[in-house]
Amino acid sequence: MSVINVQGLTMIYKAPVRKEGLQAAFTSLFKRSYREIRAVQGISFEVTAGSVVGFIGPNGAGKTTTLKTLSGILHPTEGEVSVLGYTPWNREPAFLRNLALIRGSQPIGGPVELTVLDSLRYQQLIYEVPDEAFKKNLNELVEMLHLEPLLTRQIRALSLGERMRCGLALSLLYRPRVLFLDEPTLGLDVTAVGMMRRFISTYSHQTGATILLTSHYMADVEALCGRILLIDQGQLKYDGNLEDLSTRLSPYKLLKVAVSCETPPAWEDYGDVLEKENGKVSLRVHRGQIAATTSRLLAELTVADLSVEDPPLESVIDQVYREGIA
Ligand SMILES: Nc1ncnc2c1ncn2[C@@H]1O[C@H](COP(=O)(O)OP(=O)(O)OP(=O)(O)O)[C@@H](O)[C@H]1O
Repeated sequence: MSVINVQGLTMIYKAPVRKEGLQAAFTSLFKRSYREIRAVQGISFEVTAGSVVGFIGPNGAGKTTTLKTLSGILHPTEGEVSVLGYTPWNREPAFLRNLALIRGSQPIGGPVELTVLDSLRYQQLIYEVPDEAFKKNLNELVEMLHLEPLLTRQIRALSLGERMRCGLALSLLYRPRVLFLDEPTLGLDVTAVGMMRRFISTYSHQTGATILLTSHYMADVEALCGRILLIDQGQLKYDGNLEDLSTRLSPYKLLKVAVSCETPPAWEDYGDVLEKENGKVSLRVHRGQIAATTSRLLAELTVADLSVEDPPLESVIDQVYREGIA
């Protein structure tokens, strides 16, 4: 069953423009000119209940605009959107109670003077979470996000990583069924990134929430998302899994071999040599030739070590962002 249904979504911003200088500033008070920015151009997709989908694309591609529209913050120029059966920009209470948009760049809104626990209690009131559910959800979130030492701290005194953990707890306290995560690991250190990934994965398994996630870190997407939507210049360029995209764009694999023979073999006979050092070599071999090349290497040389690797995902995605998808 699809929980998110987007058909022909288009968002055109009107941004004011003016020439430089004082006179232009004065004139613009009376007569403004605008320029259109086509942030999202007729995209369509569906997301089924319980799935974790990566929404990726280069800077300015239209990801945040789409997430804001799906959350009901923006009213689109054109298109139909249904999330949990609701039209987001009508902002019905039953819809808002089942949805959370969490942005890594701004994980917590609201008063920063409150302590974390007071903010959570405030959230309980706003979202009308019954006492029993509040206690249960709070205990789970405190444990999963290691919040115990932070509960009595003021929001304003938290570090970025701590804010992100508390922002998640605030948004998940009311158990939303749909989560939009916009760069959830932005600016976090390696340990915090690992914890965040584990948390998102556990949360989606435990609650069956539907998650749409943007991230510039391919490791996030690779670890969490079975499917990706790739958007570029406001248009949907790919909908499928990362592995297929990688196979389609990079028909080669890396064969890393170490040998223990005296005379160096003619590596060029086995594949394109990318690196060669102390009897170890990296060969670029067409995917279709991997099995045959591996058999030949093992039969003809004294192989000490051998591994087959996919090209790094970052380089595949970088290629898509620079050259597009044919
Ligand atoms: N409020 C706004 N007014 C005018 N233009 C905007 C506004 N918000 C975004 N844009 C423009 O719309 C386009 C898409 O922006 P958006 O923030 O959706 O991209 P993004 O994919 O989230 O980028 P990033 O990865 O850099 O966060 C960009 O060209 C941006 O400059």
